[in-house]
Amino acid sequence: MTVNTQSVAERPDPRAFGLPVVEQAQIPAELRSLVARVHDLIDAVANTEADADTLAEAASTVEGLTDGLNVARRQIGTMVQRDLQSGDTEFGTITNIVAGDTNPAAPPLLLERTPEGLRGEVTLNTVYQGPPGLVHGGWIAALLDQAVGSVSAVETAPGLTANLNVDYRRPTPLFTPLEVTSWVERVEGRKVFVAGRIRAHGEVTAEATALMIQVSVPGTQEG
Ligand SMILES: CCCCCCCCCCCCCCCC(=O)SCCNC(=O)CCNC(=O)[C@H](O)C(C)(C)COP(=O)(O)OP(=O)(O)OC[C@H]1O[C@@H](n2cnc3c(N)ncnc32)[C@H](O)[C@@H]1OP(=O)(O)O
Repeated sequence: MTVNTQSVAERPDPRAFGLPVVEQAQIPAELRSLVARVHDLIDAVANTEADADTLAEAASTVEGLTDGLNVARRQIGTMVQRDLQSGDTEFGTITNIVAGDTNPAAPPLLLERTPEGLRGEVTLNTVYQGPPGLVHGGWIAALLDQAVGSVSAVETAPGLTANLNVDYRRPTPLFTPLEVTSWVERVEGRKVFVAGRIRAHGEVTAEATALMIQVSVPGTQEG
């Protein structure tokens, strides 16, 4: 395995792209609480069989809440800076659909560094359902895309997915802890070849290989 051992300090900082950065610890507890409650709300709405009056009242309440929150919105592209247990720093978009801290639709998938790459666990409910009782294939790809993109960013440099191949080996169940792992296979210039896997009950349900292309940074030789 050939891995670019660029130190954290040398990795590009989103501020160099003019993107606002929020440190994870600065996200207000009240916002975290709201995100968790709306996450549960999405599940409740997706599954409710409440009567018409209850539904109408809920719709009106939610509309009012939405108007209240929209008075102050973040800039698109706002990043969150996470300090991993390993001591590494990771950047991600704060509303990332898979892992974003402020996105109530995100499961979220939280990844930590391991000697091999990254590892995380996530349990998905019916919001992520495709076939009955099973995770939607697009979401399986999304989990794997996030895992391989993050490992490329943490171990080499941030990039965009140029190619993602997913093999669906077994149905991936809802309401079951899923272990998601990813690792860098090799680096060739800006091309980072990465791979990832999802396991349920220790059995591989899906695996992916991907090609990430490192993004250039303004003001550097590559930029
Ligand atoms: C610092 C601030 C930001 C911080 C950030 C933090 C992020 C923290 C992690 C977040 C994790 C998110 C994980 C989700 C990740 C997505 O969801 S990314 C979104 C989906 N992907 C996209 O939208 C990408 C769309 N595609 C593109 O923009 C362009 O095609 C690319 C990928 C940037 C490449 O374009 P390019 O830079 O012009 O490069 P290009 O010269 O075409 O190709 C470079 C090399 O790659 C090869 N190549 C390109 N495409 C392919 C392909 N599909 N197949 C095979 N080879 C290919 C070329 O042949 C070439 O090879 P060589 O000739 O050098 O040998």
